[in-house]
Amino acid sequence: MSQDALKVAAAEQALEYIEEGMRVGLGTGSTAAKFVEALGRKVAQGFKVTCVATSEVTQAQALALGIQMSTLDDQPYLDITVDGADEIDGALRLIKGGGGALLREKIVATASGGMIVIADASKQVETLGAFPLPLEVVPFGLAATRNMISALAIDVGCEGDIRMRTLSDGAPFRTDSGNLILDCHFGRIPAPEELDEALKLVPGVVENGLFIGIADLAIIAGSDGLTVIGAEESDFP
Ligand SMILES: O=C[C@H](O)[C@H](O)[C@H](O)COP(=O)(O)O
Repeated sequence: MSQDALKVAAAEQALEYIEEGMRVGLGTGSTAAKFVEALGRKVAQGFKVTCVATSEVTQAQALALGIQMSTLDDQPYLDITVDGADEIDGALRLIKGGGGALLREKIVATASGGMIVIADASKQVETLGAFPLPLEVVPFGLAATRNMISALAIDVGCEGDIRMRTLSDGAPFRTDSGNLILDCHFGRIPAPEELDEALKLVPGVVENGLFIGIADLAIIAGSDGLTVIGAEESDFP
């Protein structure tokens, strides 16, 4: 099975958890896009949900599919969010933000009664950190912010690489909120909770890509089938 087909399989399984009338947070990235596509097909058959997007890209995709969209200002509480991840460990701790949407993703997931993560098996890890941890930082005081990050008392010091829009145009990537992304190559993050707490104390860091205690369920598609980590279907969300 191709990686694309695995993403579709996880996305379609997540659709089973969506009930008519739910308020649904829509994630960002190639896997979340498969879920939005699948939901769009269901909506085209008359299924009714109200959704909130975690990025402008997802908003545009969902609107094009005829999905009814709202905002967290109109719907400050959502029933469920379905999103992808860059890494997932056995305790449902995640690294997210490979597409730069981590801030809105964390706001939307935290405003939801439950979060389902969908991924292909390549995202499953023993220890987080091989994927560089994205941090959303304000442009003001960038050099000072990077100094503070590299001074954090964690095993591997790292000031973070400024994410560029493309490799060639020399312009930094900007998030939907106008901020920058620093990609931090920690290699291994054996104590994600500690790193999360430490990063929260750096004033220029708006948010970091560690999602701890947020995801309730992960649907992981591998060539040998689907694996579900987390709450049982019967008591979720
Ligand atoms: O900012 C982007 C998100 O956190 C994505 O959900 C994450 O990067 C996974 O993306 P993909 O499904 O494309 O691997």
